[in-house]
Amino acid sequence: MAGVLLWVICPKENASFAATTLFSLVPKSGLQLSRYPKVCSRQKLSNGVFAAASLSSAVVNLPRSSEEKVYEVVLKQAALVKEQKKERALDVRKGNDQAESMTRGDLLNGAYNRCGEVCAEYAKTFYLGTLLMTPERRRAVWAIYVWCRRTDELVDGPNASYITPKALDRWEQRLNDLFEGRPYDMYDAALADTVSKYPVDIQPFKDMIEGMRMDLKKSRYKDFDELYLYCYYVAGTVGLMSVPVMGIAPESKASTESVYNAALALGIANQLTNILRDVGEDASRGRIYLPQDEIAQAGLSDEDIFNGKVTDKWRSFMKGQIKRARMFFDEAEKGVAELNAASRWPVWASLLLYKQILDAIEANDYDNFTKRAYVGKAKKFASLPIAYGRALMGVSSKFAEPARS
Ligand SMILES: CC(C)=CCC/C(C)=C/CC/C(C)=C/CC/C(C)=C/[C@@H]1[C@@H](COP(=O)(O)OP(=O)(O)O)[C@]1(C)CC/C=C(\C)CC/C=C(\C)CCC=C(C)C
Ligand SMILES: [Mn+2]
Repeated sequence: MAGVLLWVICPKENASFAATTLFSLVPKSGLQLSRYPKVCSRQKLSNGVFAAASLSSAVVNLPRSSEEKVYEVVLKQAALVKEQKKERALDVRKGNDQAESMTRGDLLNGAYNRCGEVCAEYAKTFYLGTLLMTPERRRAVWAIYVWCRRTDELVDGPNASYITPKALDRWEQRLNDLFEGRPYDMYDAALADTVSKYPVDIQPFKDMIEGMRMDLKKSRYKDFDELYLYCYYVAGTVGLMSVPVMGIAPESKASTESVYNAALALGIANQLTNILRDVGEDASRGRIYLPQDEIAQAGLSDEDIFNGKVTDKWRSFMKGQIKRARMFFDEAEKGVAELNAASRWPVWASLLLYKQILDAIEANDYDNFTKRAYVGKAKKFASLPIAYGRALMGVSSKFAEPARS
């Protein structure tokens, strides 16, 4: 097995710093690694000099964390965008008979318009935000939205109790078909057209379906690593699907990967917030998404959650969870400014609105068992001009990395 072995040699007192630095740099380095860094027990080499860390793709057999696995999808999607090498697969675009392609064009417009209507019905504020985008981008985002909504409805909607893993397999087969230009219905046709025009990879879509499978078979999460993977599946994927359509500002100096990382962070932040808002509701369905090890460390148990009593232990536990969700929002904020100007507003609007749910949980004195944290109309309304102002502010320099080609 081929591999690289990297040693950092440094004075003893810097050993743990060097190891930590390796850990944090290597997953982001873009190297195609089959294994990630491992800190070796320090070995004395000569007087006072120690090997602090080693990275080996061949020698070390470490299980990868969810963050590392997800980062590979980020790199893949970013590479696709950079290369813009997407094949245009849709048959609709190949029509040589003019009359026929006009009819298909009308059908396609109708399909996109219907996606817009669904979007307006389920997510009014977001729909309004999309009206600022160019017509091409706007309708592509609607098509993605509708596919996501339909996927979520399979496990969350009125027919959820009839959904089996087999049904999800069939949904995935439909996804494969539409990516190959064989849409099943009008909504699929709109998405098929979108993925033929924008460098959108199929992986995040498949991963969202995987998240739905996870929801069917799992009702507890051992630790944050497991929860992170679930959040990526059901929400981080949305960020990865939308950025190729929303586009990165031509003047942005940020690396494509960093923008995708921010998009991923927004999905994770939204889903963590969703989980914190819905603790009581989920518990009533026998579900606890919060990490089991952290619940235990806080001196709490599943029973406490089912009983739904707000205690000091619960408050302090929730403070930690809210803090983590805010960290993901902070990470996401750095990336919004790098998006195309017309796409920033809906993203800022959804970010600010969702983030305020965390404030609402605090305002409810952490009672997410019996009170639903929500953002009132006045606050929602006030967020829109703030979002617009931030969208106008443009590209941030916080994120500058080597310029994209
Ligand atoms: C501009 C914008 C927000 C674009 C995204 C549009 C889009 C395609 C949305 C799809 C959302 C959807 C239906 C996902 C299905 C799974 C799901 C329901 C996830 C939860 C959403 C909240 O929905 P809700 O509160 O209704 O939840 P319930 O079903 O009622 O429980 C999620 C919590 C996740 C949604 C995730 C996002 C909106 C991520 C958005 C990220 C970006 C658009 C990337 C922005 C780019 C940068 C650089 C920051
Ligand atoms: Mn849902």
